Amino acid sequence: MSSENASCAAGTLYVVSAPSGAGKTTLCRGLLQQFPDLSLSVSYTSRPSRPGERDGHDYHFVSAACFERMIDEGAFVEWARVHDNYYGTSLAVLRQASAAGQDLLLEIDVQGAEQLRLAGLPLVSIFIAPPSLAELRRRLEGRASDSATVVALRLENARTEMAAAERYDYLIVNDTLAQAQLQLQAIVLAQRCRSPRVLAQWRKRWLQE
Ligand SMILES: Nc1ncnc2c1ncn2[C@@H]1O[C@H](COP(=O)(O)OP(=O)(O)OP(=O)(O)O)[C@@H](O)[C@H]1O
Ligand SMILES: Nc1nc2c(ncn2[C@@H]2O[C@H](COP(=O)(O)O)[C@@H](O)[C@H]2O)c(=O)[nH]1
Repeated sequence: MSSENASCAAGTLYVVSAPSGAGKTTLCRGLLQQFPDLSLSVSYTSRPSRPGERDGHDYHFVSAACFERMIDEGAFVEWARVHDNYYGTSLAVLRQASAAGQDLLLEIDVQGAEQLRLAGLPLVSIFIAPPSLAELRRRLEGRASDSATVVALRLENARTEMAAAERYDYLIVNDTLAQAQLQLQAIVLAQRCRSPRVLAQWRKRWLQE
């Protein structure tokens, strides 16, 4: 589903995907500071936490067995195996945000984004690309959060993930961080000016006068 019908009084669902290391988390953190009323969906994962990551803040860290139980219980609106681990978005969080008219930000991989499209959910999708594969390697190695084997797997997977870029509404090449941050901010600002959303808010005020 495209941004054409994603903006309404019910809140907007922003889906951000990128190959690992392209800078998605850095940019999304910046965006959350720029828009304090935008809320982040904290995913569930079976990946071990990295140093500095907090349970319930960066992810809900669960065992693979627990994640599989949650799949059976229908707890996820989408889930995927990414780089050999499970990741999924809570259906309850999505429903709560939708009921509250809250804008929600999902940082998910390309398989998860595709599941949401196939489910027919209205969303604004944004793909973050690295300027080059060499720079992606530098960022992954520079972050120093993953073993050499994990970095190699993520770089290998980046090739197929990049092929999905054409299915997104927006593409940001994260070369200079400040420029990419500005582009991401501009997408949200433009989305918030879309006529159905503004009309709904304006009518509410108009009727109250
Ligand atoms: N424009 C940029 N220029 C240089 N370094 C950057 C830029 N954007 C992000 N980085 C750095 O690249 C590294 C990877 O960024 P980040 O962790 O945000 O990537 P990610 O896409 O969220 O990766 P993952 O999916 O593995 O979590 C970090 O060390 C970050 O500081
Ligand atoms: N399909 C989903 N993918 C997710 C979700 N949460 C995160 N991710 C993606 O996984 C990879 C790896 O993340 P990392 O934190 O281990 O580096 C990355 O592409 C994330 O976007 C999710 O809920 N569903």
